[in-house]
Amino acid sequence: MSDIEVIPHNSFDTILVLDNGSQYTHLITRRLREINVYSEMLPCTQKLAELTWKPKGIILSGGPYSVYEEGAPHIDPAFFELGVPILGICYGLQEIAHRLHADNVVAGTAREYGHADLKATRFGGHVDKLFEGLEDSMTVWMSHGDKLCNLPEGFHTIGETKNSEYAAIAHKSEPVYGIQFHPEVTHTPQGGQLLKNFAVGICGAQQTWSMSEFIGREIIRIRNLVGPTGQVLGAVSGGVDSTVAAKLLTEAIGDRFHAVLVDNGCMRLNECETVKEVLQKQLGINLTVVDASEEFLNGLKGEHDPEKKRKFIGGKFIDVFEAEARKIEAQSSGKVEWFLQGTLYPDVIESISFKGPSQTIKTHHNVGGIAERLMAGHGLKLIEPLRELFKDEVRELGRQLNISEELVGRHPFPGPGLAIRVLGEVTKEKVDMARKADHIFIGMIREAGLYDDIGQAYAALDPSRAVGVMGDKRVYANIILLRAISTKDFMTATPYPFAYDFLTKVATRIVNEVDGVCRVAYDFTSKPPGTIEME
Ligand SMILES: Nc1ncnc2c1ncn2[C@@H]1O[C@H](COP(=O)(O)OP(=O)(O)OP(=O)(O)O)[C@@H](O)[C@H]1O
Ligand SMILES: O=c1[nH]c(=O)c2[nH+]cn([C@@H]3O[C@H](COP(=O)(O)O)[C@@H](O)[C@H]3O)c2[nH]1
Ligand SMILES: NC(=O)CC[C@H](N)C(=O)O
Ligand SMILES: [Mg+2]
Repeated sequence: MSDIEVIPHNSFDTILVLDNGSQYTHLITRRLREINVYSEMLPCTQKLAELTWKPKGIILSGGPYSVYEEGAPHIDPAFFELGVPILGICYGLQEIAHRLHADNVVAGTAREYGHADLKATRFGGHVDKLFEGLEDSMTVWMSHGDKLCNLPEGFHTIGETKNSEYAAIAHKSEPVYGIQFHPEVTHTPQGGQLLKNFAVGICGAQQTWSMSEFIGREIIRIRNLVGPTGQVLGAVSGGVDSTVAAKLLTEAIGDRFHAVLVDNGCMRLNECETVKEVLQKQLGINLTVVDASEEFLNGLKGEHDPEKKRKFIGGKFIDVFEAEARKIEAQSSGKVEWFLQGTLYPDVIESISFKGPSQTIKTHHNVGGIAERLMAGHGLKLIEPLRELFKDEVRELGRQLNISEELVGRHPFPGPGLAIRVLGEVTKEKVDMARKADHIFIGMIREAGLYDDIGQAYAALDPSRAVGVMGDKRVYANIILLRAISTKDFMTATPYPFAYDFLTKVATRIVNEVDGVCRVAYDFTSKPPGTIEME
């Protein structure tokens, strides 16, 4: 297979989703991949002439604008001439109607958010294909203020609700469909089947997208990219994303992949030993552990500000990596030309989305731009084998690569580690306290069988001391904060509803076993307004 052939949209039938800025656009892509149809998302500003591949069909997503307002985004008309089936969802439907006549879409008198009952009408022939196999009346989920006030010329009405006369339309002779409701959300129970009807039944996309197919192709792509002698460097944390990416690189090029785990002095209890054991021994990854804990802890002395702490840690990570790149070059036969990064599709979507990147609340991810500096300083090129995948797809990929369920299901752990879980200035003693408390808390969560039910859990240290009495003696000691959250995507979260009894037992053990701690508190804050980490 050539390099071109292994790129997913060149080798799988692909449904293109054009994003008009909806909150749910990525879900359309997810739903299609779940039924083994490959799908990619691009912003609604995409020009057909600049697209290097031909989609099997096109879905126009919802969006926050009104099609008739000035500055509202409009799809490149060339997509309508391409001759492939088109499905417009909400704003997408309104866009289809509006381009045929500007009077077709108006502000509705009643906004419609939530459930609606849709009645389908059948006409015979291709217009029935969207609702094929579905009941004539179905529950759908709506979220709109505008509506179609006329049936666009050349279309049939194939579905209506009480509030939307033209809730679903189909062109009489061409494969162009529009629906006012959202099939991609779970609140539309038959939405998955409807998307399948479009992608498979109408577009004729083959359901061949699967993780094992992906692995085989990705390995070939990496080998082609790196060539027979190229060396690749990768920052590996023991977290899910970097471990899966590292295993894939190992399968592709063996020891020419050099994984580096940095001990920043703020790792969890036994973290580096465990990661070394699992990655090196069990997964056969060529791993070097660099103990830079003193450098990190010394540099953090006297620093109280969360963002300055993050910036320092990010910068230090890069220094360690640059030094490591030089060492590898001195030892190995070739120049290090590539850098592995575990970027996921949500990061890609965020950077290309029509909504634009979201505001920076914290300096996150990929530890302060390691890749950027290595690319600029050393001329390294990026390899991002996971950039087409969602987190649960990465987990599935991990399973197929024989990575243990325990590792694949791990809670995320931030690059700066315990340094952002010790409030204010970081010292070794404080990190030790947070680390011990965290070990007890996570251990008890596991024993209680709650680990997989929780999105992320940890113990943090608040060094503003409180008074306590222990063994009849007055103590003046630190406070441990416990945090555990439920979340789907880590963008929003709610505190995990532990039983009172469980928290009491955790508190007792922590106060008894962690020197320097006399109180334990549980954080009940949701995100927003809180964040998941303390700093
Ligand atoms: N201690 C570390 N040593 C080397 N690289 C690290 C370390 N911590 C973080 N990184 C790098 O920063 C990246 C971003 O970290 P992030 O926590 O988002 O991902 P992850 O650790 O791979 O997965 P997870 O989200 O499950 O923790 C990692 O993929 C890894 O490349
Ligand atoms: O690699 C990382 N480097 C960081 O600096 C960082 N800060 C937060 N996180 C993780 O991101 C998710 C959301 O965290 P917040 O609600 O605190 O922003 C949670 O999963 C956090 O653990 C980080 N990951
Ligand atoms: N969810 C949507 O796509 C909404 C489209 C448009 N903004 C409306 O209110 O009707
Ligand atoms: Mg991590």
